[in-house]
Amino acid sequence: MATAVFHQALGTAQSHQHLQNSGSRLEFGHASLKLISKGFKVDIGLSRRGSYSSWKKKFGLIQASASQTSVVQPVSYPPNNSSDELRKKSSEAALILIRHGESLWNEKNLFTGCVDVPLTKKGVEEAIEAGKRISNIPVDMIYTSALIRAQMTAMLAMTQHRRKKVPIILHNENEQAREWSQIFSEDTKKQSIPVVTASQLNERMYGELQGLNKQETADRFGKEKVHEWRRSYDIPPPNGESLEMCAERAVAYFKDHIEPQLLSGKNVMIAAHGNSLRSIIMYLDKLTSQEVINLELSTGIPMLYILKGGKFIRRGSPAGPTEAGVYAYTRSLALYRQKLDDMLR
Ligand SMILES: O=C(O)[C@H](O)COP(=O)(O)O
Repeated sequence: MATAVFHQALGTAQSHQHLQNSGSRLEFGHASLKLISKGFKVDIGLSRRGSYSSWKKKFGLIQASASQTSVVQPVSYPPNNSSDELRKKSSEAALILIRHGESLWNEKNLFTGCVDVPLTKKGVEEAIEAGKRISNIPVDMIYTSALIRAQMTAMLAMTQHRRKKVPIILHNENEQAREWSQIFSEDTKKQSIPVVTASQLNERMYGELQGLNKQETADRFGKEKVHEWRRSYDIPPPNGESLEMCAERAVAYFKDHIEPQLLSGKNVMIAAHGNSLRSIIMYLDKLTSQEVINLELSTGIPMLYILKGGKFIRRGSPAGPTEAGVYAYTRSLALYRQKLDDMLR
């Protein structure tokens, strides 16, 4: 399947340009994601207990839409297929979300937004550690933002993958870039993973806060005001994007470009940012605008979702390459791991 995936994705890509609320709180702790709700608490981060499965929510219909401007082969479905039929037909696929590792401006506590800052040494290590955790999970396609910290994270993570396929960034910025980055060996293509970069997955644009120190800004404008800029849903920082505005573009991109790939059975990794990923998680987990404002993502901790029967099911964070972890009880993931074991024995 992975082979077909790459052919479809890269082959065409070369020719296209183309929770603290009233009842519950969701937070990513340092190494975990917690849902703290009236009456129960579930740790689905590093926990190997698997108790998160009790926290399955009902998900609504997922409408696949294929955009003609995608750099990757749009996945099209028979037009008269209903969403229900689509959901039943779609095979299982893994979706990995990773917030980039620590950047040089995270380290300095500066508002970063769309400023293109690289990872620190710690960020590099976080990305490698994240890669170890997902080293047994199939990855057919990678999406990153247009920013180097997300791209570094994706690339460094993939150095740890047991399948040893080579992630290759697709260059579709102009005809020459497409022409000059062609691959002429089918075998080599099969051993590669297309990496699509999209500015829609960029961090929220922080406006006039970009480059300012977070603590100094809080001292100057007041803690409450700065908290409102950072964590309200629909109040933008001065001349910047609110989370709602960021969600509009990030979720639209997810629905138009990434979800169709998942529905067609491709396993996808997204390396992006605190706020673009919060937006996508809001969509996947059907969080309210109240719930999403309390969702915090740690740098470099991968989150795993399984798309099955048209529903996204959060599986938590894979524990590590040597332990089965929470993902092992997905049959197809366990089989994939078994295949890797056999292949690399
Ligand atoms: O852009 C930034 O400064 C951070 O990556 C995200 O910042 P936040 O936690 O203030 O939203």
